[in-house]
Amino acid sequence: MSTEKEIKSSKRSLEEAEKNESTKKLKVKSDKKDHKEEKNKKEKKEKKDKKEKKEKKDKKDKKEKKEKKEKKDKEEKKESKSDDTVSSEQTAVPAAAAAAAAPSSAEVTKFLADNSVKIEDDSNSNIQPCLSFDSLPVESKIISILKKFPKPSPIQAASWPFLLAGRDVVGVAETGSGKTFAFSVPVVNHIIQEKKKGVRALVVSPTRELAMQIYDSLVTLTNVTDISAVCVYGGVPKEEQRQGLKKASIVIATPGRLKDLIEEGSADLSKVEYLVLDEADRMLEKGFEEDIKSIVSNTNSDGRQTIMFTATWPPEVRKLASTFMNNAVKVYIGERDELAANKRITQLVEVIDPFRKEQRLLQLLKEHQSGAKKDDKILVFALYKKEATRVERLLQNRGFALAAIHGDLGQAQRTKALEDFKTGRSKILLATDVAARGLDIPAVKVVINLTFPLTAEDYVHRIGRTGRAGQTGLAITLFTEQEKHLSGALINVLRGANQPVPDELLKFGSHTKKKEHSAYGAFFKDVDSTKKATKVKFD
Ligand SMILES: Nc1ncnc2c1ncn2[C@@H]1O[C@H](COP(=O)(O)OP(=O)(O)OP(=O)(O)O)[C@@H](O)[C@H]1O
Repeated sequence: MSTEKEIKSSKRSLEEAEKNESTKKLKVKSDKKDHKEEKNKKEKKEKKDKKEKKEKKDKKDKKEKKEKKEKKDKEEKKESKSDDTVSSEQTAVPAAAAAAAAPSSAEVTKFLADNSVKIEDDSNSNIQPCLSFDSLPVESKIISILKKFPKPSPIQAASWPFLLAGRDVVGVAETGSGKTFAFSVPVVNHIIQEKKKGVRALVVSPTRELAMQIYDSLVTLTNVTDISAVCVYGGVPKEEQRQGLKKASIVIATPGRLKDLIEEGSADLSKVEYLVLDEADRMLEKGFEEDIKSIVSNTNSDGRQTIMFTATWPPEVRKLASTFMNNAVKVYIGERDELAANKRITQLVEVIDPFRKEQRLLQLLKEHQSGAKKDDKILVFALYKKEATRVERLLQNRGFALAAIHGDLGQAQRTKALEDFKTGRSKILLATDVAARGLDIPAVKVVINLTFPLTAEDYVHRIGRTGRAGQTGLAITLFTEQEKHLSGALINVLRGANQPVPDELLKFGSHTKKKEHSAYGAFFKDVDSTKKATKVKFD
């Protein structure tokens, strides 16, 4: 019995031992499993951490790289803009040579005084004018084009160094004083050196004809480089302009067509570094202000250099101009606050009965195109397109061979008329204010204002079609009682240019009315809805 008991007991102990063993095994197994899971978990976490760390590092590296590149680009741009560091191999007027040719301080003082140059520069950067082409630190190819002129004109001499140093500039100088090259030369020079793709410079002009003329001027500079320019303006098909925009570095444009091309996605201005508003006061007047704001918003506001040139700079537009600019330098040649006409133009004003104006025009044309003067070019301004059309017919009936340019004509007719007048095929051009600003027509001897324009500024621009580039000229203005509200402003312009003021004009009063119709301005306002009806009847 006892043996059986012992056997049973040892069997039980054996079973217990086995059970313990198996529990132990199970436990070990489970511990092992837990351990493995933990390990996996740990590895996974480590992997994740590592990945996140790497991503963070990559991001940081990328950011640093980008910042470094931007800094480098900025520095390079700054360097290329700095007038004394333009020393690339291609620059045949190296900084050293340009510095050697730099004017003495006595020469600078004389230049500033002789030309009534006023420079307003809040940064006090002490940038000196550049009085000869030899002291201009730009590409030799550009200098070779400029050397057809004896020396820089005052506005060029005073504004080039600031523009080359990358500053925003407002340049105000009389009509016909070389403002187009004043802004074009630095822009083309920068673009040659940058060699980047895309539209880098945008020049905006108020009229199609002026846009084309600026393009022609710029092309004389870009022709000696591999830079491409395109002119975009209304009244002609868009396709050629779209193609041109694909490869152009410089765009010259009128606002309406440019806005169209931006909206349809054909014009990308995001890389524009140079924005030029030619005839800037006109571009900032009501009729264009919204277009300009919208165009400017498409350019890169950070790195953009903004440049405004004009012959007239009324206080009304100065504040708006400053919103587009960054600490701009103002360069004035001549008057700063007075509306000033070119002093080489003789201004004659005849106060006349409105009914007699056209008769008087016929006399004047005969008088100024007879004998030795028979081939002289005369530009006649009417105010509205209906008036222009009527007078065109009148002159044709009287046997005058003339060209006409106004808003009633198609673009092809306008372009042909201007071309005929430029080349001298037509000796008379009858125009509305579409031709008042900027047009550089060789050898216009006389400007006749058949009807006074809507503003004294427009008067200054109109008469500025003669007496260009140092020449003299004659402007004859028929002034009637209907314009007497402008007599004060006209008297000021006459006095400012040392011109005689007729007593009949003085009788209208010399009080100057504030400019009232910025909404009209000079261009494309060939509508006569606001003109008071006259009782004159014409066939
Ligand atoms: N340095 C210079 N010396 C002499 N003539 C020059 C010089 N630079 C430009 N010109 C010439 O002067 C003429 C007038 O220049 P431009 O048309 O640029 O005048 P502007 O000041 O823009 O006139 P506006 O106010 O009427 O627009 C042009 O025929 C141009 O070739």
